Amino acid sequence: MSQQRNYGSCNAIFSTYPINFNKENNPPSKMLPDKSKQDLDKIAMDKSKLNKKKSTSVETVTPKKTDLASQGRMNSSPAFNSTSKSKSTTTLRQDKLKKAASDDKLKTSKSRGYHMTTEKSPVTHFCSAKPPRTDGTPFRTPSKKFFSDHSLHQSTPDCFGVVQFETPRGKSDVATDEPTLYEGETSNLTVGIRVRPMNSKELSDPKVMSIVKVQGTNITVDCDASQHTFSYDHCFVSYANTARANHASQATVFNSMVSPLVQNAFEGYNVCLFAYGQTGSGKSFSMMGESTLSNNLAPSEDAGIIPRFCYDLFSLAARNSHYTISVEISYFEIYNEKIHDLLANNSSGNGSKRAPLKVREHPVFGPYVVDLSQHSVQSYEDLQMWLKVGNSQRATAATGMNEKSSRSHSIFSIILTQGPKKSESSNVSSSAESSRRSKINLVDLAGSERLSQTCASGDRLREGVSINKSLLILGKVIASLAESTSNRKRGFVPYRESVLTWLLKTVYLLNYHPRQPSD
Ligand SMILES: Nc1ncnc2c1ncn2[C@@H]1O[C@H](COP(=O)(O)OP(=O)(O)OP(=O)(O)O)[C@@H](O)[C@H]1O
Repeated sequence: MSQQRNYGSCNAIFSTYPINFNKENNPPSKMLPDKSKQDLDKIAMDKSKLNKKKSTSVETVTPKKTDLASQGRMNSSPAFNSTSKSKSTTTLRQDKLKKAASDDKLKTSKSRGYHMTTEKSPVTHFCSAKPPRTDGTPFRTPSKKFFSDHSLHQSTPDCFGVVQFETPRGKSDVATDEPTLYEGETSNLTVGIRVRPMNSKELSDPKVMSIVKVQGTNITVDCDASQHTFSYDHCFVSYANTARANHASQATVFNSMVSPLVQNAFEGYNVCLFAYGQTGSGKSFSMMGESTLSNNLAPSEDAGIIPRFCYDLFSLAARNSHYTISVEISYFEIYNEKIHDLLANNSSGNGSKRAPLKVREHPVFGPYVVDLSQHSVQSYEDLQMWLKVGNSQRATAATGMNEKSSRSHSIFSIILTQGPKKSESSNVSSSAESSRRSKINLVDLAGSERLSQTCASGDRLREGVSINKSLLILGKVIASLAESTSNRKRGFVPYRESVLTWLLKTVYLLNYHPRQPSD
């Protein structure tokens, strides 16, 4: 019997901007208007067009040498901190693997592999299942770096210190002599930071100065008397002058950091990528981009990670002649701890807003959103229309820090299912009667806010408090996981304290392994 594995990989993009954050920003001159009836009519038209097409309707640090990227208004280059970071490369030992597998609490139980068998349908392995290699080479995870105690760097943010992400594995994974990680690679968590250019308002304010310098994969924040250096897997700097050397375009970010995840998804791995950063730092720009709403056959230059990811999915699918591929999407936001489906009609018949969706926890598959709509997407063109619908329904508002600030966390999910092609003559599945399902979560978190700078009051204030609270809990959850890792004990992890962490538990945080991978 072929071995089945459950793997996942996760990327995080941290967005930032290169200025001193303590300077007060003036509130914007005008507030964004509420959604106009005209917009809603347009959305309704788009949706009815989509509904005709759909077939089912049911869910941001060891330096590399690159030039010092100096910003337009950047301070003269300060000396870098003498602190250095070394990352140890660790390979899991076989006995550890066996131990991990024998630990019932940590491993993926057999039933976590989502086996859906009906008389007619083939077996479906949820979020896992790699087919056996024909050339005899061992399986390797798509891991990038594996954090260990030795990888701790004084200036690395606490939350990404010692968290180890390992893939939950099923019983059938145990008896293998192969290493779990790519040689030389140490983790399946990759962290990148992107610095956006200063906007015209910042450039025109003499009090605003650039305080961020990037060198290779190190970033130095020079504030007042102190200087802090952080190291990441990737550091990107975008300039207003896109022709400038080392400018990180949307394509650069996607190609260096995200593109490998598309391949991983096709190999049956679960993928989660989220953008975290202060409000107005460019998370939505990185995730969605600016001209997603035009009907292009291919992503425009400004298209962000989500449309590019989907485009690559469809491109790879088109080249695949061995499997039938289905792509289903869902898109929802967590606004003030309430879940709203961004691809459903959120107003009920009588004109009032639909009740928010509930989260329930399945004993085997974990937390899920009840009644979340899922849409089958056939092409990149279809996808653009759904993105248009979803983005238009997302809660945004003007704040003192961002003219169009996301007031919610958004989660764009893709279920990629690859099934065997039916034999033309017999109408029976050609090879193994199994299909692979990978779940891809692309998360655009709402920005953390300093309420004094956002000049928030009323609804904006309530939203800001809710956003900060859920981000705080996300930090707490990651810190708990990190602590459990260092203590080599499973401690209490407050997943349920926020809807965001509860929902991400299965797709991202469950990949955590609280023990050292090797001594
Ligand atoms: N890399 C970039 N290049 C050029 N402009 C950018 C870049 N990143 C962000 N911007 C611009 O900065 C502004 C704020 O970006 P964005 O709305 O994406 O921030 P955000 O982090 O999502 O904010 P919030 O958390 O409040 O939603 C936008 O006008 C956007 O066009």
